[in-house]
Amino acid sequence: MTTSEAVAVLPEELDRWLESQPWFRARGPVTCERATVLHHGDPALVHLVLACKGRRYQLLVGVRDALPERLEHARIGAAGERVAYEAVYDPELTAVLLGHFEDLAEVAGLRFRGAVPPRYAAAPVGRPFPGPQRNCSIVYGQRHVLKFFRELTPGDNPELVLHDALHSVGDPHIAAPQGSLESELDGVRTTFAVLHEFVPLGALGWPMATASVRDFLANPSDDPQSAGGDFAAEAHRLGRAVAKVHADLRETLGEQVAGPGDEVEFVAALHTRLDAALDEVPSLAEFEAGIRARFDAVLATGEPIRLQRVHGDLHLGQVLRSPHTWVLVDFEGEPHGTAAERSRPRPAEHDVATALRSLHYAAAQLLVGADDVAMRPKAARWLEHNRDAFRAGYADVSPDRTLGGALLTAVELDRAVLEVRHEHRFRPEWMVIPLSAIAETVTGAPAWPV
Ligand SMILES: Nc1ncnc2c1ncn2[C@@H]1O[C@H](COP(=O)(O)OP(=O)(O)O)[C@@H](O)[C@H]1O
Ligand SMILES: O=P(O)(O)O[C@H]1O[C@H](CO)[C@@H](O[C@H]2O[C@H](CO)[C@@H](O)[C@H](O)[C@H]2O)[C@H](O)[C@H]1O
Repeated sequence: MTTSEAVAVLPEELDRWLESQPWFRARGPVTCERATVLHHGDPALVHLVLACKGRRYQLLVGVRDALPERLEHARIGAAGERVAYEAVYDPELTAVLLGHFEDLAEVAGLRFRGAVPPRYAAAPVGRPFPGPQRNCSIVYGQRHVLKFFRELTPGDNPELVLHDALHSVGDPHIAAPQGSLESELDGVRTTFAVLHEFVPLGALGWPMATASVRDFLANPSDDPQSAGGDFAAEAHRLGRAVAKVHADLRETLGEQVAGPGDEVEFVAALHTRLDAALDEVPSLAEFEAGIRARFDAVLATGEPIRLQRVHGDLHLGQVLRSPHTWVLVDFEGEPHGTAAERSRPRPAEHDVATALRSLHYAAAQLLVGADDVAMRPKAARWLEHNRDAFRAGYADVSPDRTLGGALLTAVELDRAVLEVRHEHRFRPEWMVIPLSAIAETVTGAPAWPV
């Protein structure tokens, strides 16, 4: 198959198929910027770079003479006489991708880099990760996770940069990087995919924390420590893990103290994000003055802000508890930000704030729609207990870093404002969770649901 034949495999139905995909956020005519045949034959594998309204996406397309029943759900459309479908569902083609990493292949400027450890048994079968995700990850047995970024932005992806930096000093709280797929986009070296070691037997922080809340609410005791599923020891370990990752990021990628002008800019950015949220969510307006006052309080302290690379979107759905330790995944940074924003140094408080906000979500989510008011003070106690544990864990590793004060309050509010926008768009029934946290911070009074 030649490249021009590969472009011709673009099925007429592609536009309609793309519009039905939750990750495809552009609307308009789609053009194919690049088509690369990664494997010839039946099935064939074609890598596409698609452009739509200034955004770029990549897509792995399988092409077969006839689509077997087991791949019918992945059908994109007819490609001439053949059928095009999403290749990640086809183990024959995911094996081709892993093979390219093993061979360190380079195909028409697509470079498969890294060091995949030698196989000691039969090749692991690659299947798409089943859970909800923004990108597209292929899991190879219990050995590798290959994550293709759906949307492409020119440059090295923070996921690659931060993993490499942390791995270089042996940080134990990441999945070891094993490779990456890179190529040029707009003349700039760009990360298309990352390959990591699979973390076996990992449990996500979110179901662990929410199970603990459920356990405590069902328990007659008012003491979160006496409930069977107390999460505080894990929250403490998680705090330690985050502090270690931060310390390693400072060691490898540095830290800078923001100058007075930078601080003004930092606070101005918080206000700008609030402006955007107010335009979208009118119910935020009653808290506007209180939020802005908390933002401005950062400048009033006169204390310098220390900036470093951080995870950027650290919540309980981004941390895996392996049998050994907590592992942080998905270092792409804040999902709503531009490429430049996602790579920008931030205060370490940013990750602390998002993790603390996530504990609030865990405590509050069972109260949404529940009439039992007796649960509210209990959920609040669980939250306080676990927030304290997280912060104590962080302070154990980084005793010189005081967590708290005006900066932490401001970034927690900033995250809650972002969450309000996110819930307004995707889960309106949960908007009350970040709104209650904002209300409590600006009024000082306990707010519903916690
Ligand atoms: N190295 C890994 N080992 C095991 N599971 C992983 C690994 N990396 C990610 N996962 C799982 O895959 C899910 C999605 O990964 P993530 O990097 O957050 O993808 P996305 O950017 O698409 O959201 C995670 O929530 C986690 O459950
Ligand atoms: O995981 P993503 O990078 O896609 O992040 C987005 O979606 C998250 C999940 O909806 C969202 O996180 C919010 O909900 C979580 C519970 O589902 C909670 O633990 C987080 O604290 C809360 O922010 C995240 O905000 C959004 O950017």
